[in-house]
Amino acid sequence: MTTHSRLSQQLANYGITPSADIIYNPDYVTLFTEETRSDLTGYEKGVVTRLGAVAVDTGEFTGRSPKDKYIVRDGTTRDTIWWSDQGKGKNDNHPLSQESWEHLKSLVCHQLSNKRLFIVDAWCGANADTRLAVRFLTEVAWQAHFVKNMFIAPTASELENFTPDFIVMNGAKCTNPDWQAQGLNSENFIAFNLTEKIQLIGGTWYGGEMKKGMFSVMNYLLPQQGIASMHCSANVGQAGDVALFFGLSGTGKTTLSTDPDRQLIGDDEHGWDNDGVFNFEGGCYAKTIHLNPQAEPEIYQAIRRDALLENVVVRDDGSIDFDDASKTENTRVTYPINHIENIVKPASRAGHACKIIFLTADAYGVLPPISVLTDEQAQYHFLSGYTARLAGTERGVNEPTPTFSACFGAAFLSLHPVRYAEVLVKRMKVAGAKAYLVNTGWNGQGNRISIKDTRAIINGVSLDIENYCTLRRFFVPLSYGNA
Ligand SMILES: Nc1ncnc2c1ncn2[C@@H]1O[C@H](COP(=O)(O)OP(=O)(O)O)[C@@H](O)[C@H]1O
Ligand SMILES: C=C(OP(=O)(O)O)C(=O)O
Ligand SMILES: [Mn+2]
Repeated sequence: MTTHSRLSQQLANYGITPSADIIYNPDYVTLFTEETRSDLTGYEKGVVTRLGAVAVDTGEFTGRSPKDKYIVRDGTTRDTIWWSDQGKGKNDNHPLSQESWEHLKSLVCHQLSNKRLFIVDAWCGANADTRLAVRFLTEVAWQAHFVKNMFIAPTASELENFTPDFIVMNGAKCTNPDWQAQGLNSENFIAFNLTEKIQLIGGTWYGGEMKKGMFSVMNYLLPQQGIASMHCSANVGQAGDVALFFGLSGTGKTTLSTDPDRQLIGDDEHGWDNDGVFNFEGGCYAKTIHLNPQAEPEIYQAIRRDALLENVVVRDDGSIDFDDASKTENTRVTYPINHIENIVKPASRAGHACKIIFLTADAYGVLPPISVLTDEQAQYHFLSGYTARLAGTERGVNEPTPTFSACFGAAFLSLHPVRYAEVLVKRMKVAGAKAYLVNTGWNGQGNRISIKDTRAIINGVSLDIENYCTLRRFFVPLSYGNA
């Protein structure tokens, strides 16, 4: 059977009427040609920038839309999911009925029927024992590029026997006109069915929904197997010392884990099992607002051919105005992890973590730049997750807003926060890991601590200086607090 007829049959099984035009796991040249085609209009159209990367706009949605996120409540999920309408604590796991799911699925299947489709098969998880085989379906070339950059590319032989564990049907161009009658939040939806193992997207074009969507699925599956699933970046020093940086969006996971002196494991989502720490992803998703090539040279140079920029302002001459937030504060770039020079190879995994850094962007400037935590304090801070939501990543958040985000990633927790704390604490104890709280936020007078100062503080931790007196020398030259 040819690849095309095999894929057509599979699409028909999903409920999608296949067209003759299926573009399977396109290489970069194909993606580039497709996303810059002159006949494309609107949000489908990419422009080539001077840095060589293509830039796109993601449309009305320039960040995630947690209020439009749903999970089907059925026999699989009823007693496992941390539901928004049960127990204590606010979260975004809104229940969806089987009936509404069928309706949303028919909308997306109809949208993707008889269309020229991109199909991308990729891994989520650098550990072969627990990775998910994910199939992405989309009509939009740059969305295929987004997931190719962000997920792990299978080898040619892995692709031959690739059987999807999970399918993401991106119907960004369709919306749900019946949302009110169904008691939903809006015509837009990001819906998960953990029995059928399908994610549906409608209305929003934001690529982050696919990336964080699969993170939510890993967050559902791994802790139930005793494996930590964490909203953190990770890197490893020359001595094999693995550091994890937990933090809500914009607190510095990507910026601080990208360090010329330490090998990058990953910038956002990791698991921690008996063998050590492993990345879920194959790429990075860096913020580019006010990107300064001097402060963040590795990220700046990663913006080249094969990187994909989102919502940046491109001048007529193809240069980029990284300071222009007119489309959103949440301007972004995706790039395959190998755009960063100093990375762990061949797979993004390393040993057990010994340093756990909780990044908190304190909007009030109350927290000190660094605190060394006892085990009990570490558990308290992990569960309470005091930080700020920064502008742009979520709809409706336009300035740093203090928040308590359990596990520094409440929006992505599928299970109750305590489940994540239990597995993390167990792993930390076995590894003898130490925890620190690092404030990357503001000093109460509108000034944010500089990247340079935060790096110096973190390097202090890397030198294993636990004594506050020794750390004090880092406090003296700080611009933080003296402004
Ligand atoms: N002291 C600091 N530490 C880390 N990032 C900082 C600091 N000051 C400013 N920033 C900026 O804050 C943003 C941090 O974003 P990023 O690292 O992408 O966060 P995350 O990966 O946690 O979402 C970047 O735009 C970075 O330039
Ligand atoms: C992409 C996101 O987060 P982060 O900035 O942590 O990568 C997000 O929250 O949608
Ligand atoms: Mn990040």
